[in-house]
Amino acid sequence: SSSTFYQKYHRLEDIYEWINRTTHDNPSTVKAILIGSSFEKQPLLALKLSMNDRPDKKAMWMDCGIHAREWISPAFCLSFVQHSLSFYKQNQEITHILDNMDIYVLPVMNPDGYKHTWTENRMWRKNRSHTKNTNCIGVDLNRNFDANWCMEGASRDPCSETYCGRFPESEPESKAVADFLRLHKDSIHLYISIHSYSQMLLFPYSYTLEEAPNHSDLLEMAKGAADNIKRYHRNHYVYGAGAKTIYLAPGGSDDWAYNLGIKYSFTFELQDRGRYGFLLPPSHIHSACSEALTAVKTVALMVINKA
Ligand SMILES: NCCCCC[C@@H](C[SeH])C(=O)O
Ligand SMILES: [Zn+2]
Ligand SMILES: [Zn+2]
Repeated sequence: SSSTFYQKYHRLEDIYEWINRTTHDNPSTVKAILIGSSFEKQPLLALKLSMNDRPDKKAMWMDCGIHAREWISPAFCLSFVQHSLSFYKQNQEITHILDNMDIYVLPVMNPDGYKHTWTENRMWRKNRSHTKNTNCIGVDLNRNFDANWCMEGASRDPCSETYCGRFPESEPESKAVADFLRLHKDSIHLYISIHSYSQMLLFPYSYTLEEAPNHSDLLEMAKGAADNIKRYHRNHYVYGAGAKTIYLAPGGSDDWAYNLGIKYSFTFELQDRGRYGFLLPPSHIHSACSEALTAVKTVALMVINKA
């Protein structure tokens, strides 16, 4: 849209206002779904984009803001929704995707942590839950899913940035997402989790160096996305299975979604490669979101053509 709204980062209240405005302005195509609430009782609101009521349509899920300090992630979810709504029937690829797939977008999966980065600590990563008999706060939601939970690459120390929690899905935020994906696992064929930074397109597994059964499919899709980012944006994204490409990371949402049966599952690490890191300036939002959009469209089109 012409407004500068999508070239800025927004505080939590403004994102909730945007969710209300977007659903209100698009009553027949956008629905807000309350999938749960955070530790501090903030609503976990996912948007459902559905352009037609074609029966047995596939769906994709995209979550942003699982890690609080990765501000470019929620910024991308907002710009992705805006772009999809305004280019439906204008852009052939967006139209093809939305004609064939419903899209669930969770703009801020960790609202308590996101709010904390605006008010107290810009570099906060985890959620804000309290663990008894420790004064350290927060669980790494991307180590809290039931996928090789709390093995190598996570920590049982509540003060660690990769604290796995007391048990799998101990956190209301990861439980809410897992419940929703379990409920819709037969229709959701593509899972994407948006993070920053390091410009990587990652896929299962991250909890083991073993190759996923459809590794060649996932590699082809990630390569296609990285090639398109290079071709259209002249920027370089690394791609590959998580464990080998970034680090061992158990309890991740993408690995869990994959094992649930969502065979096309990705984690995208957006800009940059470390110059600004989590503090990516607002002037970089447009290019970071354009590159991420290219990657999402590439893999979504491939899923539609495969199944
Ligand atoms: N599911 C693990 C995917 C690879 C690691 C992703 C990064 C994003 Se900040 C992490 O959770 O440490
Ligand atoms: Zn992250
Ligand atoms: Zn990251």
